[in-house]
Amino acid sequence: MITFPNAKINLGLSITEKRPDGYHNLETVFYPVALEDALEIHTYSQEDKKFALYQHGLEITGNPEDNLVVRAYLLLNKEYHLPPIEIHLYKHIPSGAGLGGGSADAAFMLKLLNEYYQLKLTESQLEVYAATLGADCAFFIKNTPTFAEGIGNIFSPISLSLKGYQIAIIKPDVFVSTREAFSKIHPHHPEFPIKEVIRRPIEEWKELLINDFETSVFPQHPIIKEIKEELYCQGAVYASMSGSGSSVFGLFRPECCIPDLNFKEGTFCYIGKL
Ligand SMILES: C[C@](O)(CO)[C@H](O)COP(=O)(O)OP(=O)(O)OC[C@H]1O[C@@H](n2ccc(N)nc2=O)[C@H](O)[C@@H]1O
Ligand SMILES: Nc1ncnc2c1ncn2[C@@H]1O[C@H](COP(=O)(O)OP(=O)(O)OP(=O)(O)O)[C@@H](O)[C@H]1O
Repeated sequence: MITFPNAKINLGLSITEKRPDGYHNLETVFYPVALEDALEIHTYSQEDKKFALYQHGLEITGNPEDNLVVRAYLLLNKEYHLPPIEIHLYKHIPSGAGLGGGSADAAFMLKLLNEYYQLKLTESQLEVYAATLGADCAFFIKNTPTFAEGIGNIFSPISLSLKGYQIAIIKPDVFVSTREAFSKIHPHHPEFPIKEVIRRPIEEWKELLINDFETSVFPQHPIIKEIKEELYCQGAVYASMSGSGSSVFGLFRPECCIPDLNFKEGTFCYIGKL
C-alpha cells in the first residue's frame, strides 16, 4: 500500500514563551502543500527482521532505526504487535527545510498502518500517537489549514483557502538545526496576532505576517534573506521563510506567470499550485 506524505508551510510563526520543559510555545498557521514524498509498505516475508527500510531520492542523515517512519511503526507495533514490514521511502521533500518532511512521513506512516492492518484507530487517537513523534507531527493527521498553538500541537481549524495561488519553494544548500534556531529566539507576543492577520487580504500579509525565526536565521545565513527578496522581486504577493528554515516560499497570484527562477547550483526549487 502506498501513500504520499506532503510538506507544510508556516504562514506566520510567533515564538511566544519559553517553557520550563525547554520547549517553546508558539503560534502559527500550518498550510499543506502538494510537495510530496512517497511511502510504501508491504508485509515482510522474511520474519527474522522486524523491518527493512529502503530509502530513495534525497538523502536523510541518521540511522535507519531513527527514521521517523520506523519510529512510527515501532510505536504502533508496541501496542498492536504488527507483522514485520518492508518500507520504501522516496524522499522528495528536503530535510532541515522547515517543511515538516520528517513529521509528515511519520504521521502518514501511522495512517497507512492503521488502514493496512485495519487497526480502527480514530483521527484523535492517531493525533495522540503523532504528537509523541514530533512537535508538529499531529498536524499531518487531518492535514488541513490549521491554527496551531502550544508547542505546535494544539489545533483549531481555520477557514482559509489559497486555492489557485501558485507557490515557489526554494531551499538553499544550508542546513538550519531547529533546536539551535529555537535557542537563539527571544520569545515575545506578536504585535499583530497571526489569527487576525490571516483573515486580512493577502496583500497586507507582507507587512503584518512575521516569522520570528527570520530575525535570528537571516544574519547567520544571508542567502536565505536574499532568496526571500528575490521572490518579492519576481512578483510574489507574500514571501517568508518556513518554520525554522532554511526554505523560503513565495505565493504568487493565480494569473501570475512565475519567471524562471535562477538560483545557485545545489538550490532546491519547487513550483506548484495550492
Ligand atoms: C518550528 C516548526 O517547524 C514550526 O512548524 C516546528 O515547531 C518544529 O517542529 P519539529 O521539527 O517537529 O520539532 P521537534 O523535532 O519536535 O523538536 C526539535 C527541537 O526544537 C525545539 N522545539 C521544538 C518545538 C517547540 N515548540 N519548541 C522547541 O523548543 C526543541 O529543542 C526540540 O528538541
Ligand atoms: N523520514 C524522515 N524524513 C526526513 N528527516 C527525517 C526522517 N526521519 C528522521 N529524520 C531526521 O529529522 C531531521 C529533520 O527533518 P524534517 O524534514 O522533519 O525537518 P524540518 O524540515 O526542519 O521540518 P520542521 O518544519 O518539522 O522543523 C532530519 O535532519 C533527519 O535527521
